Parts: sequence; structure tokens; C-alpha cells
Amino acid sequence: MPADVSELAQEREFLAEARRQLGRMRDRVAALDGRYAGDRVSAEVLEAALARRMEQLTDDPEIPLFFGRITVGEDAETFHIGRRHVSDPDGEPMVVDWRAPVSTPFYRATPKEPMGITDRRRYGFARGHLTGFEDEPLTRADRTADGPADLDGTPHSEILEAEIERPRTGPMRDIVATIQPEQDVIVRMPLERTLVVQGAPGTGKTAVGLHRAAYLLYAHREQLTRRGVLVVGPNKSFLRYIRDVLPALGEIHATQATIEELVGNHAPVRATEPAGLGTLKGDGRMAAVLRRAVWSHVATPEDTLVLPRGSFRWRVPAYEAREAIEQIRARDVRYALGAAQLRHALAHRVLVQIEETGDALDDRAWDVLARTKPVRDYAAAVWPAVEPRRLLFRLLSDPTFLAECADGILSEAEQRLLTWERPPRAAGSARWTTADLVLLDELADLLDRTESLAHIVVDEAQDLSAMMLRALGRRAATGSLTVLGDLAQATTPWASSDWSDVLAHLAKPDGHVEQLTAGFRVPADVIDLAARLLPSIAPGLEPPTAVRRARGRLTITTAPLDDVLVGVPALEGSVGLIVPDAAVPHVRGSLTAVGLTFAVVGERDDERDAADDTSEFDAHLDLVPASLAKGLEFDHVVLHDPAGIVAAEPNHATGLRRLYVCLTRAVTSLVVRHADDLPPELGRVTSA
Ligand SMILES: Nc1ncnc2c1ncn2[C@@H]1O[C@H](COP(=O)(O)OP(=O)(O)OP(=O)(O)O)[C@@H](O)[C@H]1O
Repeated sequence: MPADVSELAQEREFLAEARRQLGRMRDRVAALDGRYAGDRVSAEVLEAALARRMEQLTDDPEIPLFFGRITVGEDAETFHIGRRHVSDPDGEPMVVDWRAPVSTPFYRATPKEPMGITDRRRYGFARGHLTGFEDEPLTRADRTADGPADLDGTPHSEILEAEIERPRTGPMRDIVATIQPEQDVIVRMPLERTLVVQGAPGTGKTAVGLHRAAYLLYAHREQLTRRGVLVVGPNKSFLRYIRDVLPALGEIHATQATIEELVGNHAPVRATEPAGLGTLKGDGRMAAVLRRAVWSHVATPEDTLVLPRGSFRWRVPAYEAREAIEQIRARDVRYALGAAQLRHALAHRVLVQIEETGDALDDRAWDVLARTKPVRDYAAAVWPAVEPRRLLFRLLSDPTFLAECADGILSEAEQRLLTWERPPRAAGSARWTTADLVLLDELADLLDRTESLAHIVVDEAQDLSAMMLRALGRRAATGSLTVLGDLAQATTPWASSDWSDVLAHLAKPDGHVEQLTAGFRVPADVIDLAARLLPSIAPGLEPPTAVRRARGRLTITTAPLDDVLVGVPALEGSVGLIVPDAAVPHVRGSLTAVGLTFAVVGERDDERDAADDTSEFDAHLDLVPASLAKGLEFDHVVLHDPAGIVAAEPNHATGLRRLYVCLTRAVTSLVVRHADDLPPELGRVTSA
């Protein structure tokens, strides 16, 4: 690292001073916190836990306060760029936030487009200690430095490479120091834009989505903290894997949830269903069936409403009530609001008659009339209250009612499939599945509009059904989404094969698709093996181009698992042993027998809560059921029984996609350990 010694000393002094100033700023905030604590004391446990975590990080001398510097314009003004803003006592910036507009050229400037900067400096750190720096002139004649250059002429950066090659340990970490230009463009896209980010495994989709959430929270702080930001992930262990990233970036105002958690307020999940039935329940046509089911409750009034008041009996004839209903329905309001409006419309007709007799009444009297028993009873008879669980119970247990609602939408065979073979006695004793809860969520929204958040980041979105996507879309109805996924990694029976369908179900048809192509995780040799599956699982998609310098170690072996495991303790970095779900108990026994310490991914999901600080990703060795491998990564992966992983899925194509996911989790080495033949789609391989 060609760092001038005296300049390095100056930079170290600058870092020490920035730390002192941050301490001063923190002390001031702590004083303010005390004052505000009363308001937020009982804010969610999660927020409190994350706030604590953030504080730890703020105090952590191992986290560099800045990682880069740019020199701008003819005056050669310099800006240090870091995770958060630090200013001196006069309010002058010492470190600027990586999300501030002034930081953009640090990420995007190239010699061809220097964006007004003359130099870019990257710092090397070891455990928070500044060890050196690397300068990259962008506009001067001396920029033809020795050494290899990247395609756009940018000199090769050792610091960048070291960061990308750094071994993975523990949960996911931020990439704020090394966000690449194509990633930065996505991170800083305007808030209003709904985006789909399609990218092969390891291209940084999750990282980019989380950094985009942090960027949006910074750029639209007031709006986003007021209206909320949500990160949706495929399962709880994945959420635990990524949960430190936003707090490390100083952001604690984002909620994380799985789809199950999001719709879980309607009822607990107590059952699962066969793939075909789950697929049908997730089909977008179900929305039309449910809409019909809800609105089928509105009856045509046949009787006159009679409202006794004093010695008078006021009347609203049936045809007027019918008229009122037609007007309300033409407004396309939610069902429950419509019922309230009907009460008011009926009361208004009475009010007008009363006023015609010379009585002057105000709005309060209107409200009182709307709440009288005769008006309420009349309205409830023609526009009855609907309860989602009871309605879904009726749809799934009463074939005649289902036929009325599904006629012309679902075939008879589909209706039969949907109907419970052995209906529960009542809605209260029904054993709902996740797909049912998503239907209940749709019903709840037909009754009362779901509140919209400002922004949702949804990961592994290719796996969501149309009805699940609708559940997310309505939570971003007046906001926007960042949708992350890879069609080649789709492993649910209801998965999407086209992003424009996904956008349509989210009710964001104008959203647009971005692609990430540079692979930061998987080394070239491992990609080459996994990519052999692409023609069978996603013919249109390209494999990523590995940016890793290391080609990786790939071993395919028929050796007994115990022999493979012998080498595990000596491996540096994290190790994931991925096995078919059904093999977990057996392999757990083998691991215990050979005396290895390990954690099982996904275990204790039900016991843990958001404040639980322990994570399976702190263990050196994780036993990973194949169904939970998605989104995770390990320095070393041992993939046990690929044929078993493929066979565990409902069909061969899904099995191959699951295998593709499992093959692409390794950062440094992959051992594929098999006894049965490998799937022929992997082509010819030689086993050791
Ligand atoms: N610009 C970057 N600099 C350094 N590391 C990066 C960069 N982008 C991504 N990475 C690293 O690459 C790895 C893969 O990133 P990530 O998990 O976000 O990819 P993904 O596309 O979501 O993968 P998958 O499809 O398997 O879920 C992570 O370790 C991440 O930190």
C-alpha cells in the first residue's frame, strides 16, 4: 500500500479526532434521549433491542468511522466518507454520511466520468486500526498507474479486493465501503420507483436491498419513519441472518417479517396442505372469488325503514334504500365503510324529512339518527357485518356457496379441490394454513383498507404466490417496493416465472426490472458447476460473472460423510453442512458422534423472539436443512446427498432449482458428497 508515512499519521490523527467528536455528539443525544424516553419507553421490544445493538456498534472501536475520501474540484476540498455523519463543534462536517449526495462520486466516478472528483482514496483497516490507504487519481495525467486495470480503466484496487475476499463469519455484514457502481445506481433510485432486482446467486441482491432501505430512510427520514419501512424475508432464520445490517448502518426504524408473520394476526397457522391446493389458494383468481363472496352479502331491500321519533314515524321506502346502496357501490368503497355509509345515507333521508317540517338539525343529530336501533338493524339486514374467518369457513365448507362465488372463475374440479373433505365444525376450530391466512388477509382488506407503508423491501420474491404478492402490494399501495429475487431459484409450487406478472400482482405494473450480473460470493469453478443446471431450470437466464479472484475449491466425492467431516474443524471461516431436510436427524447424530459442535439452522424458531441475541450464525459449523439454505452463505459448504435434495421436492424441476440454490452458497470451497448418482443435468463429473 503506497501510503506516505506522514500522511498516514495525519489520517490517523484525523480518525482519532473524528472519534472524539462522535463521542461528544453521542453524549448530547444521550441527554436528549432521556427527555424523550417517556414517549417511546414501551415501543416494541424489537426496537429497543436494535437500539441497544446500534449503540454497541456506535461504541465499537473496531468499526471504522470512515472508509473513503474524495477530493473535489479545483480547490481540492476533501470529504471523508463513513457510515454516519460526524461534525466538529462548529457544525462543520468531518465525516459525511455515505448516503449524502456528496458521497455519490465515491461509488460511481470512473476515469471516463470523474463526476467532478480528482482523487478517490480507500482506507485499509485491521480491527478498527487504520493500516494504510490507496489513492486513485481520476483526472490527472499520472493516473496511468502501474498494475492491472479493470475494464473501464479503473486501476485495480487491492483494498477493494481484500474486502470482497475477506472470510465470512457470523451473520451478514454491510458492504457500505465497497458498493459497486451498478449496485449504487439501484441503492439510490428515487423512492417513488418500484424496482425488481433480478440477479444470479451472490450478486448482492439482499445487500443492495438493505442498503437501499438505509438510503431511503436517510433521504426521506421524516416520511419513512412516520409511515414505516418493512423488510420481508423467506423465513425466520434468514431474517436473523440479515438483522444486523440495518442497525450497523445506523437504521433501527425498519421492521422485518416473514409473510407468515405479516398475515399472522388473522389466526395461527395450524396445518399445511398439498402443493396443488396451496397453488390454487395462491392463484390470483382467488381475489375475484373472495370479492364476490364478500359483496354477495349485500341484499336488495324490500321493506320500508320505519323510524319512530317522538310522536312521529319517519319512513324511508325500499326503493330509496336501494338507490342509496347503488350510489355507495358505485363509489367502490371498502365493504365495512359502505355499511357505515348506508347507515348515514338512510339517516340523511330521515333528516331531510325532519327538516322539511321546520326543525333545524345539525351533523350531530345526523350521527345520532345513524346510530338509532331501527337504522342499525335495517342496515345490518341488507348490508350485514362480515367476519373473514367465518366467510372463508363457509366458502371452503359449503360447495353451493363456493359455486355461486366461483362460477366462471374456477373450474368445477378446482372448486372440488378447494372444498374441505372433512370440514371443521366451526370457523373457530378450523386448522388454517399459511395460504388460508393470506386469503383471510385479502378478505380483511376487502372489508377495511389495509394501511400502506412507505416502502417494502421483499427478498426471494420469486417464491411468492399471486395472493401473497397482493398482500404485500396493498401494504405499499401508496408507497413503493424493492423486489429482490432470482427466477432460477424459484422453489415453491406457486412461484413466478415472469417479473411482469409479479409487478402486476403487486399492483405496480409500471415498476421496472434491473439486473445484477457480477457475482461476489461464488467462485468461478463452483459457478461453472451450478450453471450447468440453468438450461433445465431457467433457460433465459445467464450465470453470474465471478468477480472473486479465488477460483474456489470444488471437490466431488463419494467418500463417507464422516471422512469428509474430519477436515471441518481446521477450516477458517464459517462452514455450512447442507443436507436434505429429512436427513437432519441422522446427520445430527453423526456430528454428535464425531464430537463436532454445531448449530441447526431454523431450530428453536418458535422459541426465539426478536430480542433474542443468540444466532445460529455465530457457530463455526451450521447444519442446514436444504429448504432453509436460500439466501445464506458460508465460507465452506459441504453438500450432502444432492440426489436426495432433488428428490425431496414435489417435481424434478423444483428439485433441480433447490439444488442450484444449495450449490451456490459457498464462498471459498464446496464439497459435494454423494452416494447415489448425481442428477444427469449436472453433466459429466469425476468424483474423487
Ligand atoms: N459490492 C460488494 N462488495 C463486497 N461484497 C459484496 C458486494 N456485493 C455483494 N457482496 C457480498 O456478496 C455476498 C452475496 O450477497 P447477497 O447475499 O446480497 O447476494 P444475493 O444476490 O442476495 O444472493 P442469493 O441470490 O444467493 O440470495 C455477500 O457476502 C455480500 O456481502
